[in-house]
Amino acid sequence: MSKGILHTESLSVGYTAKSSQKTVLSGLNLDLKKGELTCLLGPNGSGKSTLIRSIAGIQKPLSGQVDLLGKQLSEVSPKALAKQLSLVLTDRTAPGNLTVYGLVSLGRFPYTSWMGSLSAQDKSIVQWALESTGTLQFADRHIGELSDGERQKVMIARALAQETDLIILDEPTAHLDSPNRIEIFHLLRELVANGQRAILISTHDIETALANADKLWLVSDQTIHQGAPEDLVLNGELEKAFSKEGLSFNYSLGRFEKEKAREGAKILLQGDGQRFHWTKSALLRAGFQLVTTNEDFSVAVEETATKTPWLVQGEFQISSIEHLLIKLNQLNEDEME
Ligand SMILES: Nc1ncnc2c1ncn2[C@@H]1O[C@H](COP(=O)(O)OP(=O)(O)OP(=O)(O)O)[C@@H](O)[C@H]1O
Repeated sequence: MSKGILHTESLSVGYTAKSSQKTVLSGLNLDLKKGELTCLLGPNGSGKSTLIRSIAGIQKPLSGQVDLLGKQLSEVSPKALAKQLSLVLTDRTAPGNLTVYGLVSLGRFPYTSWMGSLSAQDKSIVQWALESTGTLQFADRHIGELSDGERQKVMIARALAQETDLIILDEPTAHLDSPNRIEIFHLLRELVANGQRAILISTHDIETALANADKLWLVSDQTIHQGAPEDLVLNGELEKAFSKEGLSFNYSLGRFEKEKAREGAKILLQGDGQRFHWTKSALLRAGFQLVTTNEDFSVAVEETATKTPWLVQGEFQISSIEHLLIKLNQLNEDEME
């Protein structure tokens, strides 16, 4: 069986006012597959929320088509749609006096009778959704009493209880600190791992997306480039998408950096391992250039040594990165005098 869940064909999304039309994104031929976590990345205002609303059936596309499980989205009934697609939005509109259990139970709405009473099967699915997201321990608490990270996990549990083939999340990590962001991404990875669903998540967190996504949907030039994160790094599309003035992508460290106004001294850095990686990061931040021949200064990094792991110019033994930077700046100043 094909693992494709969602496909768009020549899709254009945007807004129509009385006399004008505003196209936000166009030429979109996109796919989501079961077992894959796809991250939608793009600068502020580039159209991520507009696209999410359009493929979730909340906003009418300007033109083109969205197919969900082989059927045109516009022809899927709201009830059938609720069994195929669940949406997690960032807004904090969940009523604070509802318990976690109560909110996650709402995910069962496409399956329950009009009175909303839960069958034994519904209850076991709610239990499973709470367990899978690590939220069972606070199932009796009120939503209003949760931290941002806890609430976000509960919103994911609600989407999970809806038992859909596709879960779409619009910036679920926006208000979270780094450990919570990483935890949410790990949870999402676990939820796609069994191949039973596809997840699309929009985020501003480029580094976590690069580390966790199976595919990226990258907004650039009013369209979307789709591919494995590493391919989009290597073909330059990622840098292009975020190429604001003075911002460049550091390909060896995998992060964006402000371009240095002037290039610093040229350093031949030798070694490997973790200490080498963090030394490289510090030297680049401080504005030094890393080169492959000994032009200005050499730094050798010893991964295993404890007291003085850095050796500058083959003679100065250094005990920390802070002192390494001081030493290199001193040598550089001496050289320039
Ligand atoms: N209701 C609307 N009517 C007209 N234009 C809109 C409307 N909502 C958003 N836009 C415009 O559409 C463009 C895309 O906005 P959208 O919110 O989709 O971007 P985004 O990538 O989600 O942004 P952010 O990262 O800041 O959340 C922006 O230029 C925005 O001003």
